[in-house]
Amino acid sequence: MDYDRYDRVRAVQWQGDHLRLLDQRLLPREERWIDCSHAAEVTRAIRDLVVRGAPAIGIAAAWGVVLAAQQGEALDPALAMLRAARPTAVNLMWALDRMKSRIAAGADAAALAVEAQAIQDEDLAANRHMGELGAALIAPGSGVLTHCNTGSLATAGFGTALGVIRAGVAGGRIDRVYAGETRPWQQGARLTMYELVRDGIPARLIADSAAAHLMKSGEVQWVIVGADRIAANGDTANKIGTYQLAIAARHHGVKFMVVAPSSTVDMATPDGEAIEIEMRDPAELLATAGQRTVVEGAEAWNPVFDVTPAGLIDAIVTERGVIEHPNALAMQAVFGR
Ligand SMILES: CSC[C@@H](O)[C@@H](O)C(=O)COP(=O)(O)O
Repeated sequence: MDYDRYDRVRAVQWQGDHLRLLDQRLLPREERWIDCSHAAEVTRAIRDLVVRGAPAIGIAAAWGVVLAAQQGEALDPALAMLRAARPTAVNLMWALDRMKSRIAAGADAAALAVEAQAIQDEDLAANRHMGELGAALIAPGSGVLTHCNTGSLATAGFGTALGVIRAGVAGGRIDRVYAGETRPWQQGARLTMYELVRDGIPARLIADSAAAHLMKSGEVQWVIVGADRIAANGDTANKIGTYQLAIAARHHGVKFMVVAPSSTVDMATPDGEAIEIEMRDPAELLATAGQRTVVEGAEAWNPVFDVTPAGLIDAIVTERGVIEHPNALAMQAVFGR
């Protein structure tokens, strides 16, 4: 497929002595770049959602370790600081563990940069492969609904769920694309629609609360989402709201696909119960674009991920292959342990 036509955003850019990040908090209003020269700046960028999306935060953290090495900082505290930036997406810990084993093998800053670049390049290759694998599951003429942002902005490029949608549209399998707003941070409204419009892929935004009604209408045959951590039994943590989409999909006979690289699979976590769900500032719910929308004195509860049980998932697509009807045995057959 013509990747250059469909995938042109690169949100994480290594510049040799600093890391350039597209500030996703400002999109689509403004395309502003932030330069990070220290691991602490990368940590802050991950925590504050300048860079977000499970694979992208792993990649950014790997470059954060390179910066620490270039600056002559102590590497163990830098690794610990980056690791604590966000708790749910296991790609962060996975990338840091890869960097840590290179450090243990005596890698200097230049060798660490080679490893960070490999993590980034492998992610792009995985996404392109998953795009083909996932699209092959979709019957021509289908409609799809996606959630959050899983595109180039959330990864090294092309995307996970959005990669499958790109490949499915390019291959003539997907006729209709719907994206949920993804309250409260609006990754779907602000970021997924930005990527789809840039690609020239016709898509329609829906309010999150319109999803079940859309499924009932027969317009969508698949819900396609990414993941932040897939446990050993196939239970999948992803952006808050994913679980209710899976329940509604099963009720309406709509298929449910999770697309994620193997760096998102955590065989050390037995099931979804054991996944830490990030709680963020209630202020994210009480205000929109910095403007308070809820009466002063009101409180809010703001978990930003939920867990979809494996039993509600029809297919998990990774670069290692497709796992249909995931369970512990099927996961073990592909990922070992
Ligand atoms: C390829 S991205 C997959 C997930 O990371 C994505 O769906 C998601 O939940 C992102 O959450 P975010 O809070 O924006 O980092």
